[in-house]
Amino acid sequence: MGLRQRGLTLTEAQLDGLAGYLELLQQWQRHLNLTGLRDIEQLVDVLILESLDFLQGAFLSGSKRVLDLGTGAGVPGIPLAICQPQLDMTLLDRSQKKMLFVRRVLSRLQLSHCRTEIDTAEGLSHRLQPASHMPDERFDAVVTRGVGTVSHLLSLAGPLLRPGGVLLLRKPLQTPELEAAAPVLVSGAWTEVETVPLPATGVVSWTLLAIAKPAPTPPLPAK
Ligand SMILES: C[S@@+](CC[C@H](N)C(=O)[O-])C[C@H]1O[C@@H](n2cnc3c(N)ncnc32)[C@H](O)[C@@H]1O
Repeated sequence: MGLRQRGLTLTEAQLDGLAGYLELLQQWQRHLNLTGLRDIEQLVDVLILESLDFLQGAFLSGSKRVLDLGTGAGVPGIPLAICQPQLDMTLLDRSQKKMLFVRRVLSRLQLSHCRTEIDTAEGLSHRLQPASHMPDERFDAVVTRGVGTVSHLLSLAGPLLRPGGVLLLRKPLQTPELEAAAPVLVSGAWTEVETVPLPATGVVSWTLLAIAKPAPTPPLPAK
């Protein structure tokens, strides 16, 4: 299934979870038109394996609070939540129709560590702006696929990430979008761009871009 190529080993329960997700997707496809992909090989390659590419580079290790921005039918958030159950995953989309399907999947597959938000990224940012007396409820990582250019995603994800958080994007290697985003990337709002090579699909080579938001300066040690 391309898992070995990615250095991933899944349990029987995780493989069953992924198969269950694809089954529900195929059942609901007729009513909701969730994806343009029809044959099972494409569904596995594009919806499952490309989602699991976000695990490369270990940016999502541990019990991170993760947002899937514009999850659509649950990609990449649902496959990630199945394969990395310690993640605290929030799936966000402005489409009520798609989120109805996502909620059905979470309940059928008992993914109780996932939450859903029917809203725009802008609306959620507004609600999560930290107040000084409240805990910071923003995210350690934002993952997103098929939503927009690097520049657009920087502006959407910035207010949703806590300081030290990271935006993860799967993009073609040497995407011109990075150059177009250069003015924002050097503005001080973002600290670094790491690139992790991913398995090629056809003739296109892919990379996982990890773009970090500055962490607050750690307090000085007491004298
Ligand atoms: C092309 S689909 C990609 C869906 C999924 N991530 C995938 O890879 O199959 C883009 C999705 O992003 C959602 N979307 C776009 N802009 C958004 C925003 N500002 N806030 C919330 N959802 C957004 C759309 O409703 C749509 O479901």
